[in-house]
Amino acid sequence: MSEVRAQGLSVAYDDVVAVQPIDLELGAGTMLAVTGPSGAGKSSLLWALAGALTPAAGSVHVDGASLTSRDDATTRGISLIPQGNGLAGALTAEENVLVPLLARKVSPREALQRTGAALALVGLEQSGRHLVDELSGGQQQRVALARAFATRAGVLLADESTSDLDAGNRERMVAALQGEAKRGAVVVLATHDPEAAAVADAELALDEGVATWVRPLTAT
Ligand SMILES: Nc1ncnc2c1ncn2[C@@H]1O[C@H](COP(=O)(O)OP(=O)(O)OP(=O)(O)O)[C@@H](O)[C@H]1O
Repeated sequence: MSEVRAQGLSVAYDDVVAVQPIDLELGAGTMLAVTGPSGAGKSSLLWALAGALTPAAGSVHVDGASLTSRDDATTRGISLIPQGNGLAGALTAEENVLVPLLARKVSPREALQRTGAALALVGLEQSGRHLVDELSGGQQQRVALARAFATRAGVLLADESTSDLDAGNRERMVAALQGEAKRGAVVVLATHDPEAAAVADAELALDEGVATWVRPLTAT
């Protein structure tokens, strides 16, 4: 299973520093909540950890090797669930989960089995044949989570993936994310929800890009 190390990692957009230099060491099985107000830098941190943007300074290493690109990160099992979900609206929920598995050369039989299990885990076993565009915002968030769960990622970066859910589904999805950590994945959840943050092993608060530990990681 994976471990993630960020050293002196910072993110900037021209002269706007979104994340001030930060060090993180996330061992396999760790669930970290990243909290903070809108614009605090949560998405920027997750995108940098996902190899989806080039840091202004510092580095991200996964299993000791630095990330070279988003494609490299995807190949190495780093799954980013972006805000807005990144789903293909004209495909069904099932197709959205299945296609990335087939692209990763998972056999069709296993891909179908994993797709069914992941949709069941998020409570959408009845909605697999619906077009994503015809699903509610909360259902779409659950499809995006199912898609990430089905890949059995070593690192799961979830950007406010429970923000549109009712309390029951939020609890269920946070428990599923916790289950991913118990499986051994590194899970990072950016969230405004104190209850979701409380479930994580540690909480890092960002404010104008400056990180403060609300609950620090403990050595495992
Ligand atoms: N593509 C971009 N170009 C320029 N500035 C950006 C860009 N993306 C984010 N920013 C700026 O970087 C800062 C951090 O934004 P970011 O989206 O990381 O915050 P956030 O904590 O995820 O916010 P939210 O909770 O609203 O999603 C903000 O000042 C934002 O305006």
